Amino acid sequence: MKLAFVGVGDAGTRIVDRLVRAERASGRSVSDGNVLVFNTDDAAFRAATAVPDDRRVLLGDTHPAVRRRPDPAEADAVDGAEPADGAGDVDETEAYTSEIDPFGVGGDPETGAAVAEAERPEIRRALDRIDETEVAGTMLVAGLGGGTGTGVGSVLLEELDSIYETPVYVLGALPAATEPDRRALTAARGIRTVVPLADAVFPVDNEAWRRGDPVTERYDAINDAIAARVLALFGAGERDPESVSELRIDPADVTRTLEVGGVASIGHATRELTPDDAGVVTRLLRLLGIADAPESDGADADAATVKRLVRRALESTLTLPCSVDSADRVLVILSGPPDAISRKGFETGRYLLEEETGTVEVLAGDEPVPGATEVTATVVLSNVTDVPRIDEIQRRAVAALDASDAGDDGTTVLGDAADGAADAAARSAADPADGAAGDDATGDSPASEEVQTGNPTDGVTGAQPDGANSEAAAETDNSVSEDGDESVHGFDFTAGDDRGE
Ligand SMILES: Nc1nc2c(ncn2[C@@H]2O[C@H](COP(=O)(O)OP(=O)(O)OP(=O)(O)O)[C@@H](O)[C@H]2O)c(=O)[nH]1
Repeated sequence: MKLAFVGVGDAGTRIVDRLVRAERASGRSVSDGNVLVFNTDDAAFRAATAVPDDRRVLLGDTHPAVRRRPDPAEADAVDGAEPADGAGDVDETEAYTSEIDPFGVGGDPETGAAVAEAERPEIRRALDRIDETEVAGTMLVAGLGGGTGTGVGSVLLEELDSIYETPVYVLGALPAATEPDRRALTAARGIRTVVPLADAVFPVDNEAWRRGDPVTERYDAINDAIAARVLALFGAGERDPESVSELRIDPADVTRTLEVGGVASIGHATRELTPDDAGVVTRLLRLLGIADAPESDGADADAATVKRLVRRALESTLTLPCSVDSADRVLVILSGPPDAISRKGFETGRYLLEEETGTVEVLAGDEPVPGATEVTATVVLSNVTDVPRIDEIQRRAVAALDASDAGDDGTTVLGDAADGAADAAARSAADPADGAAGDDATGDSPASEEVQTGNPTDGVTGAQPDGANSEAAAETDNSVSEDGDESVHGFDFTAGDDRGE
């Protein structure tokens, strides 16, 4: 399935750059050059190697709150320069901000949204460079804890949504537990903003993937893992030259799996083939002209190999760790040499997934790769609802807001603490008690309810007169309309409401 990749912020830039390099290395062309990256700080642009210069869009040049990074050549000369006035200012004595880079929008999603609002024409011109006829969808990639990622990203998502008929997916890195509360709050708001708008969201849990190391030291490894999974999913069938298979993955199966919306998670496992592997042995025997080679023995052994591989994919570190039995739909893609995956192996893998996930909505396809020396299973769990990490991020966001209410300067989490509209919207976005309260009698986790429904009228929404959140939402909406703060309006939920109509 052909996809345009649109990266935003540092995480988005780095991950899209990695995706393009991985496309080249794997021979799977997913984007066909339809890539763009947006940022408010050019450091990640400078480090990018695969995204062409003319596909990099630096925003915020004229915005007073955007702090420009000194040119490295002049860094010594301007070291210690005062930031420009405005919301991009960062008090680096505060513990929670000390880890957030002060350049660009300095971690503030409201400034990010304001910058993007002011530069919508520029954004639209850049998006025109994506050839819609060449792609079947778009993937917006961002760090959801980022001021640029979530702030600029929310405006970009609105734009993509209004321009394209084809699906718009979001891949969003979630902040690690070691990152500042402010990142957790931004991510909570980001999740709440993008889930209703996007056709499906792939959060990537940096906490699970950092494996105990400082998260910044693991970015490259995490981005490699992301690229491998995204290409295994969307790039299946996009290899050149293609090989024929009756079980070949159909791109429509990918969109069908994801069309239930909400959040999705990917598992992935690879097995190097050895001469002992049944499919290969069978193939060799046939090549040697032993026509009566025991096919059924080979198929049984192959089925056992595939079953083990699919189980390993399910038990691997998922992009977003979750209860696999909370998935709505499941897709498995087996990739490997054509003879290594028998129909029996295929059916065994599918049966295992039906058992483990408790859903009969399991789609399956293969990607024959002539000459491959390994078999890979990629499992997509769609619309998962039991996601402890999202619950945790929402809890941290609420605690951060509460601490900010209590006047604890160290945890002031909003760009402008006096901004009631932003505060109400953020609390509504982050409050675990929100969203589930009005309509969930099942006892599902609150985050589950939020992400599960992917419903634009959920949550802030409270925009619904009888909704459980109507009070908070009314407060939000009134404040927004009274002060006419487009950035708060655009940032949080307006777009979601639009889509619901
Ligand atoms: N997986 C992954 N996560 C990243 C990467 N870079 C940053 N992140 C995470 O993404 C989140 C946002 O960080 P940035 O992308 O630097 O932020 P930004 O969107 O550029 O905007 P600012 O907050 O203004 O810096 C944080 O939680 C980071 O840990 C990356 O290369 N890979």
